[in-house]
Amino acid sequence: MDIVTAQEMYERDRVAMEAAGLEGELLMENAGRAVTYDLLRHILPEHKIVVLIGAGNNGGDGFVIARTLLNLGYDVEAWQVVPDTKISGDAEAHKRIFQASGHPYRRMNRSEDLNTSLRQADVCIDAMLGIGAKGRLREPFATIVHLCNEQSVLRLAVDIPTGVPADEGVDDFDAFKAHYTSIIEAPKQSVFLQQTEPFYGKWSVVEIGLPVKCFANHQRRLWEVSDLKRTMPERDAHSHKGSHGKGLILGGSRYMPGSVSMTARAALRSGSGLIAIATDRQAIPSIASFIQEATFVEYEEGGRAPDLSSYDGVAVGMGIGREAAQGGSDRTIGS
Ligand SMILES: NC(=O)C1=CN([C@@H]2O[C@H](COP(=O)(O)OP(=O)(O)OC[C@H]3O[C@@H](n4cnc5c(N)ncnc54)[C@H](O)[C@@H]3O)[C@@H](O)[C@H]2O)[C@@H](O)CC1
Ligand SMILES: [K+]
Repeated sequence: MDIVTAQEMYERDRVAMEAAGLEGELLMENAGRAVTYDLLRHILPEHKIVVLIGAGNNGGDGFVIARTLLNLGYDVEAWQVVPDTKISGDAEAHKRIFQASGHPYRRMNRSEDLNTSLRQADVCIDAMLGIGAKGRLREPFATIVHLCNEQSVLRLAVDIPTGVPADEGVDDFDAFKAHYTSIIEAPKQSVFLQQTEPFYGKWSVVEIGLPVKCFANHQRRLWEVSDLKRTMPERDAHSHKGSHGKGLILGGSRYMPGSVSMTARAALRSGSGLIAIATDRQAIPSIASFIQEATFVEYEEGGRAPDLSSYDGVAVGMGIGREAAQGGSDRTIGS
């Protein structure tokens, strides 16, 4: 699964529209419907739902979601939280379809009115801002986000929780704290970052019809169990440890034998055939009692590293100590 920046996501939308001829309105319809059916896994038929609709295309998704839920018979209040003049393009087109379908919406003038609605709701769907959010939230979004986070409603976000930056490198933000986020087409970088990840809650990705083959060369990917299964080499029934790669782990020292032991165990578990550990002579007994399959090569701190030519892969440094790490070993290996 690809991981994208906001710019890369816009580029994908552009390719879909220009190269593949998918209209923006159609993509928005696809996005809104895909997200609705994903969110329905968390919504009960008796739930009262508030959909919060902002100014941009994320808000446009909100109109599609509100319409789809109303068509399905759910109890929905659609709240447009920005003035009419702020809604344009594909979002305005979907607002017209929403109205033409006979559905009412409320326009937020005072946050107190919205708060009354939120207090009676079971579920709040955030379609206020998406990947177009820049900088700290301005009003009315800052107040609304605060109100939502205070209420004991189930908070579901569309594509990205309002206020969360899509890309890495932004620490100063406040945002909707989602219990669950339905992400459109590809997870954004912030899904995986320490300071932003908690705002997403649990998440899944929905597909909206972008021509994925056009993006085949993307370099930033989430490596999933399915990728692991796909790429792990098949083992022949008659193969032996010599058939599955020979690795050297250079590290560990008398007082720090643990990390090199764990590295060796991980290497063996991941499928390496033969693992040799080059380490301080005095560390060998404690490592050997933890990891029985490895062989050992004596290595003196600051000394020459072993000959690497007979290994398929080398890991260097864990528990080696500062002096050795900065001293002769890396120079020897590099030469
Ligand atoms: N073709 C497309 O581009 C598609 C986009 N989709 C949706 O569109 C979203 C991106 O749409 P947009 O580019 O319109 O961006 P947004 O919907 O994220 O919002 C843009 C609006 O937010 C305002 N804004 C930005 N930062 C703000 C801040 N800090 N405080 C208050 N207001 C702020 C801007 O003035 C602008 O009016 C995606 O996240 C996704 O939900 C989907 O509909 C699928 C197709
Ligand atoms: K959102």
